[in-house]
Amino acid sequence: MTVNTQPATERPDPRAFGLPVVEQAEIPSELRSLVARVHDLIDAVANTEVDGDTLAEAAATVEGLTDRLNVARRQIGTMVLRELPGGDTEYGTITNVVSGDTNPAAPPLFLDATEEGVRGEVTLNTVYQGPPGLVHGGWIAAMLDQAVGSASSLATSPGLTARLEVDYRRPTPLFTPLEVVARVTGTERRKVYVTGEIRVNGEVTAEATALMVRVEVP
Ligand SMILES: CCCCCCCCCCCCCCCC(=O)SCCNC(=O)CCNC(=O)[C@H](O)C(C)(C)COP(=O)(O)OP(=O)(O)OC[C@H]1O[C@@H](n2cnc3c(N)ncnc32)[C@H](O)[C@@H]1OP(=O)(O)O
Repeated sequence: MTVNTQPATERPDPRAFGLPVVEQAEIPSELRSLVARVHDLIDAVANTEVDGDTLAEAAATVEGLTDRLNVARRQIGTMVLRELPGGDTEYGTITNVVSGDTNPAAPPLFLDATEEGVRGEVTLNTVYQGPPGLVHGGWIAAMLDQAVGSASSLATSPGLTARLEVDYRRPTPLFTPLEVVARVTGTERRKVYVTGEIRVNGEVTAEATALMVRVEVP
């Protein structure tokens, strides 16, 4: 269906209510590299079987690094402005646990605008494991929440998830490319109805229906 899409210029600017904004292109390549290294570190720590001396040395090294990085911290709520293919733009929190550019704990799942709504691809490692070899159901819901939120925000204006229902149809595997999609199916006043799917090789493993409520920005 066709949704009343707002031009990006009419979207609320987070700076108007005190939130710092970083343009995606301004994120230093050194920070992107650090985020990727720490993402791999989390996986290594979760799976290592090295000896105690090596573990103690690693802990001391990581503690020292943490202290050095904490000397200068971002303001909570810092937003990142992303240019999407097709010329649209989107704001998101820079540490978003699913898509945040600077969050090493994020998969990360980056979603692009499509004719239908949004679409992204991601492959998850054992950090996101629930049952053996499979993605945790909470992370499946988190990725679908992100996708329906992004589809709703792009098609209308930013909102919060009021309701999210997930049907887990098939096990969702680790180490396999996942396709995540979402699209708006209807709107009513501030309510935005959205559906989303996760697919593996074209087969749906999980699907969601959601209600987003557009928020009034002060
Ligand atoms: C500019 C800078 C920002 C940019 C940013 C861009 C971000 C771009 C990417 C985003 C990607 C993020 C993706 C992650 C998205 C989350 O994870 S959001 C976090 C999780 N959700 C929350 O914390 C929400 C918590 N809940 C609330 O704050 C409030 O309940 C809500 C949802 C805002 C609604 O409260 P409200 O504004 O007072 O609205 P209210 O008048 O109660 O209801 C409005 C309508 O919705 C209906 N409704 C409300 N709740 C429900 C419900 N649970 N079931 C059914 N109907 C309901 C009401 O019946 C009413 O219907 P109508 O009367 O119009 O028919």
